[in-house]
Amino acid sequence: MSELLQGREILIVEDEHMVRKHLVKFFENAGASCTGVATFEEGKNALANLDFDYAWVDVHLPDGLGLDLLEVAKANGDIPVVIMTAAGGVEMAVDAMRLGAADYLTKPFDPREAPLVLARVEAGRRSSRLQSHARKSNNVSSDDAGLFFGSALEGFRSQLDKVLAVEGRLKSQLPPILIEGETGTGKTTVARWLHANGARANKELVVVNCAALPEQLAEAELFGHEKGAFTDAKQARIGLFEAADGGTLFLDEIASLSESLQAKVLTAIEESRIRKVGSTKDISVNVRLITASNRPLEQMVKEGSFREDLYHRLNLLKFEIPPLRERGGDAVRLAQHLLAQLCLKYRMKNAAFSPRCIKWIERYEWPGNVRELQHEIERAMILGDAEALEFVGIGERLGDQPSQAQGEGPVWLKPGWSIPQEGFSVETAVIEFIELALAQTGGNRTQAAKLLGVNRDYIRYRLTRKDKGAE
Ligand SMILES: Nc1ncnc2c1ncn2[C@@H]1O[C@H](COP(=O)(O)OP(=O)(O)OP(=O)(O)O)[C@@H](O)[C@H]1O
Repeated sequence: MSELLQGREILIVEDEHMVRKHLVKFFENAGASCTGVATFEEGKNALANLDFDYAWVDVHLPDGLGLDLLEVAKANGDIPVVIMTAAGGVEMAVDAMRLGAADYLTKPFDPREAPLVLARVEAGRRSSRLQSHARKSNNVSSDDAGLFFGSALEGFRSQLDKVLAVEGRLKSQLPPILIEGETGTGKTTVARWLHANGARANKELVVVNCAALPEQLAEAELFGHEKGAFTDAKQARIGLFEAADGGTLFLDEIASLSESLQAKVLTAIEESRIRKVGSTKDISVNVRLITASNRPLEQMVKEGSFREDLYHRLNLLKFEIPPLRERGGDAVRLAQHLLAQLCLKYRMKNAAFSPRCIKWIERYEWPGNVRELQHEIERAMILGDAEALEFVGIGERLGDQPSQAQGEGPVWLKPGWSIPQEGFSVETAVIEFIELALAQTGGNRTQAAKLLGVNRDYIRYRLTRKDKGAE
């Protein structure tokens, strides 16, 4: 807890001499630097001209209301303010929180309560930072119970189990983990699984796609910044390392970070310390780091595009997820697993792959790996015939396209066609119409029926008659 106070700059605005003195002494003994002032004006000047991590402000000051300093603190780097109210001043405390105070304490209080209050303030700041990160990156949390290992990932699973067993004993300062694999092989899913099954499961997991961080803002996003550190830094902000303190930080596409940021990440791993942009102080953080790359980092080190020292640090616990095309029969089993999950999502009961679709799953190379497979299933479930799911596009790529998707429509639809002398079967035309509509709707019978102005049962009936050779 005292780590929270170590090296922090704290302003105390309190007119009662003894209270101020006690607080200053307590904070300084805990390693913080304190500025104690007695009036509203002094408090206002200090907030406007000096940098503080926190301010402790008494409500009633001889020359003004301490609550009015909340606005000043907000305008000068959004410094968290803890309001000190007199006994019974609950209404005042409620007002203070409404006006943006980070927390409050009722006097008299034991200064040993102060670190607890600061821990609450920090937790609040972290959680609002995480909320804004999640909003910005549109983080969708995946179902951790949904990870399918299968026989191809059996060895991988037992390695992960060993890591988790060691973690259980270590508790803090967990070694970083590197996960490599082509895009869509499940690196993020594995990172989530590791977090959910590890010692920090009840703490935050912060997922960051480094490739999506704008280069000029990446450092501030990861490590935070002080007020005025750059043109748009109107307020100080904590970074994602700090937001993940006590929990897990997953840096996806780590190779997208610039060399200087790679160096900063290395320092964060080795020394468990970070420094905000524009700050002169280090902050200690305790983060379980998981990194991922879809290009082999060893290769990138050889090419000179990834720092060797960071690679060696990450290489200690490296896991490689094989592409889907190398997982043999697991591709079909994984497809069944994903289908079962999607059925729950879409509340569907009888969805199943058609026999030839199963063959396509086995034959296709899946360059987009599990993500591509998942998308194909989802698309077929929404657009196709759920009871006989088919991946129309993939079938075409494999040269095994459904007959109705091949042609450009029945011959009698071509310009210049006229009814031949030997006659023309309306029954055949109906079937060809149905096939055309099915081709247009990717095999979706409901949509095809809508296009043709008939009901789904009519289509089913006609196709069954055709299969029985009735036409
Ligand atoms: N083994 C698996 N079991 C169940 N679902 C999986 C598995 N692997 C991947 N998925 C699913 O596939 C999709 C892609 O996985 P994920 O995002 O983890 O891949 P990634 O390797 O991190 O991709 P990228 O390199 O693009 O970041 C996710 O929706 C995930 O739920």
